[in-house]
Amino acid sequence: MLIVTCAIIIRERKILICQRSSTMNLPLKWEFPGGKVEPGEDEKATIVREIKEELHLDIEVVKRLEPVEHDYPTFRIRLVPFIANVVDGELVLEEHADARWVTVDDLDQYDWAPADVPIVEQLKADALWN
Ligand SMILES: Nc1nc2c([nH]c(=O)n2[C@H]2C[C@H](O)[C@@H](COP(=O)(O)OP(=O)(O)OP(=O)(O)O)O2)c(=O)[nH]1
Repeated sequence: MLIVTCAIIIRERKILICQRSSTMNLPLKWEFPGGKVEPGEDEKATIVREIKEELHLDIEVVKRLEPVEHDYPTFRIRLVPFIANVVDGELVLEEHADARWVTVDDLDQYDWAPADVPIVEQLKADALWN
């Protein structure tokens, strides 16, 4: 099982969503940015590190949500979502094809990585940023 963290970064009631590049696994799918937990690494440390590496943003974690498990054809993933705020930095895309700040009502318009769909549904239901 691959353990992957992802960040739901909220600013001014919008959520940052990112599009995977054409050379990544799950090309051009939209996701919440993040990455794999390294051996011995704390999940919260992973998400802070990945967001700095991929987007040049410093985040503070607000809350951990329930992990989602998903079976892809060739691997199984546990996706661990964290609600986070930006504390410093300007957005730079080191790996992604695109990134957008969107409202919760816009989330349905994107072609999500399949593992993210339950997280999108949870966000629509819970209005966690209120
Ligand atoms: N980061 C991220 N990965 C996701 C999400 N949903 C989803 O299915 N995945 C999958 C895609 C990849 O197979 C895996 C994470 O890979 P990654 O390429 O983002 O992780 P990484 O930065 O640690 O990888 P690497 O390039 O360093 O090897 O999880 C998501 O919302 N965010």
